[in-house]
Amino acid sequence: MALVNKMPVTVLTGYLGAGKTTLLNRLLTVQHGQKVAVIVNEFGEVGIDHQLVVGADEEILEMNNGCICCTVRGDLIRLIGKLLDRREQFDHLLIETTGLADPAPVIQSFFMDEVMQTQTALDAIVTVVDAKHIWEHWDSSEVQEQIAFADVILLNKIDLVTPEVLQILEHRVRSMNAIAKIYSTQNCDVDLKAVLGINAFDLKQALSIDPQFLEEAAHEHDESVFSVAITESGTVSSDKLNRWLYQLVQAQGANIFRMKGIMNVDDEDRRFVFQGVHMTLEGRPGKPWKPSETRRNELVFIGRDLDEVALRDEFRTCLV
Ligand SMILES: Nc1nc2c(ncn2[C@@H]2O[C@H](COP(=O)(O)OP(=O)(O)OP(=O)(O)O)[C@@H](O)[C@H]2O)c(=O)[nH]1
Repeated sequence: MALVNKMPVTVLTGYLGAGKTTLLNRLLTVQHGQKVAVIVNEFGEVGIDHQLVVGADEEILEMNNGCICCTVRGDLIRLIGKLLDRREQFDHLLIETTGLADPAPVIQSFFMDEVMQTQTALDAIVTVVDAKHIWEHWDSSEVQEQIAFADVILLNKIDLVTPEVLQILEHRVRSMNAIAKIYSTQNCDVDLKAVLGINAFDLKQALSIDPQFLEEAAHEHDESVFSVAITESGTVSSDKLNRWLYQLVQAQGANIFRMKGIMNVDDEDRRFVFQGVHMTLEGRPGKPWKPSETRRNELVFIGRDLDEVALRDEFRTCLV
C-alpha cells in the first residue's frame, strides 16, 4: 500500500532550554538503524544548533530566515519537498522547532498541503518540558500550546526537582493534555520506542485517555488550557455530528488546539476517526468494530477556555 512509503515525521517542541537538542542528539546517536533527516529551525541569523548536533551521517537542514510558526510554513513545505525527492535516503524526518514556536502551523501544514498529506505521515509531536524552570513560564502561551499539542511529553531535568514537585507537575500537565504519554527523564533519557515510530496521528482503536484523568478532578482546572474528555456509548448520527463539528470549529477554532475522536457513527461496521487542529478537521473510517466489543464514543478536546458542560451537552445531541 502507498501508506508504507510515507515518510514518518516527528516534531520536537519545548520551551527554550528544555532539552530539545539533548533529545535530538540522543535520537541521532543511539543505534536504531534508521536514517534520520533533521530540520532545525532557529531564531536569528546565525544558526548554532547544528554545531551542537552530533551524528555525521544525518542530513541537517536549517531554517534561519524566521520562525517556523509564522512566515516560513511555505519554506518548510518546500524543504520537505526537496527531501522527498530523495525519499529513499531517509527513513524518518525530525523537525526541531524553535523554543518560541506555536506548533499548530507546523502540524497544520501536514494536513493542508497535498504533497505533505500524501507523502508524509506525522508520527508524533514530542514536547520536552523543563521540570525545574517551567514554573516561571506557565503564563507563556507557547509553553501552554506546546504541552497541549503533544502526543508525548518528557518531563525533563528531574535531577533538579524533588519527587513532590515532579508529581505536581505531572498532575498539572495531565490536566492540560489528557491523552499524551508522559515520561519523566534526565537528559531526555527515554526509550526510543517511546518517541519514534509511535503513529500517534493514526487513531486506530481507541484514544489513550488516562483513566485516572477521567476519575480524578480533571475539572479543577485553574488553568485556561485544559482537556475535556468525553466517553459515551450509543450511536452518533453523522449528519448531526458534521453539523456540530463544523459549527464548533467556526465558533471556537481559535481556542481548540487539538481534538481527536473515535466514534460509532451510524452503526457502521468501522470506527469513524477524526482529528482536528484549530479549524482544520479530518475524518475517515478506521478499524472495524469486533462483534464482541462494546462500541464506545471517545472524544478529547484540548484547548483554551473550553466550555466543558456545553461540549458534553452538544455531543449528546449528536446521538441518535
Ligand atoms: N541538569 C540537567 N540539565 C539538562 C538536562 N537535560 C538537558 N540539560 C541541559 O540543559 C541545557 C539546555 O539543553 P538543550 O538540549 O540545549 O535545550 P534546547 O531545548 O535545545 O534549548 P534551545 O535550543 O535553547 O531551545 C543544556 O546545558 C543541557 O545540557 C537534565 O535532565 N538535567
